[in-house]
Amino acid sequence: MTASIIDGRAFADGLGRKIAGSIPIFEAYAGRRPGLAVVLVGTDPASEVYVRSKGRMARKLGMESFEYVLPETTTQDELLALVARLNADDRIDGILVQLPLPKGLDALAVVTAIDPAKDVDGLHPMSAGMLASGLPGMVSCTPLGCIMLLEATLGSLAGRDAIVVGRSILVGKPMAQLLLARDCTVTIAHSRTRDLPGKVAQAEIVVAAVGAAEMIRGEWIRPGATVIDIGTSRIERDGRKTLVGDVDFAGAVERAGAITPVPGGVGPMTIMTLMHNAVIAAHRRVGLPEPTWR
Ligand SMILES: Nc1nc2c(c(=O)[nH]1)N[C@@H](CN(C=O)c1ccc(C(=O)N[C@@H](CCC(=O)O)C(=O)O)cc1)CN2
Repeated sequence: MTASIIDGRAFADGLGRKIAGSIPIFEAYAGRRPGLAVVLVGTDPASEVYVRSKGRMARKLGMESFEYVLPETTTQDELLALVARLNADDRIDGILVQLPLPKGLDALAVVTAIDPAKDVDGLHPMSAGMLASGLPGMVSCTPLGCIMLLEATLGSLAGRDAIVVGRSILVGKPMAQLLLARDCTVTIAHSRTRDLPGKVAQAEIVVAAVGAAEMIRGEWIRPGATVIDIGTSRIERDGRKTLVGDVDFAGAVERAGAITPVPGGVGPMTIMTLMHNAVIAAHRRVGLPEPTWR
């Protein structure tokens, strides 16, 4: 079997067009455009690229983008003071602090300082609690994008056996909650899991979020399974730098029913679901009914 390729870029483009179409309606009602603030601390090259892409995409869709680039030497108090200012700024509907933060800064304390109504990254403990309670809060961007791709590929997810490999608050935990909310039977695997190959082999849905290049081997994949690869690692292959995921794509594509590529799978959805969340947050803040774009 050769898997069909889940085209995250095309899906994200389609979602972007729908989001852009909703902005004039918001503007006519609120007298302003939805505002997204993105904060970068330090000079991590990948983070710089992601933050630039977020600002560019927000502007392209017709939103107002507020970008803050702070030096590596920024203190916790300075960062918290900026978050407090953004919380109080009425033009700003969503706040995202790019992760990872430089050493010495406490990311959990920073995301907890964000007004939950503006938590477009879904990382505030209140957002996580609402997701776990089945309440309509903000959902972390990457897991939300994965769920959209899974539902577009499989339709209903109810009753399916799923494994999430990874338990971070950014991806693994919210991903497992989203699958559970759709009546999947969910296994969460992590670095201490015994017999990972055997557990992956039982799953109809595999979500790989471990951050280790090609760790999930193709021969582990159950024939016909749907594989969602969240990893992005730069490795050297045949003397060239290559971007790969957490899944051994060449092996998995021969067994899976459908699979996301890296690049071009989950990554573009992470940016677009941020736009989605920012516009949803804007609607909630001004009391306008939320659009549904799926
Ligand atoms: N506060 C947050 N920090 C981070 C998040 C997040 O959701 N919130 N996610 C990641 C990084 N990230 C967005 O911030 C991100 C990662 C990857 C991509 C992407 O489009 N990847 C491309 C490949 C790009 C390349 O060549 O490097 C792809 O997969 O096609 C977008 C966003 C960590 N931090």
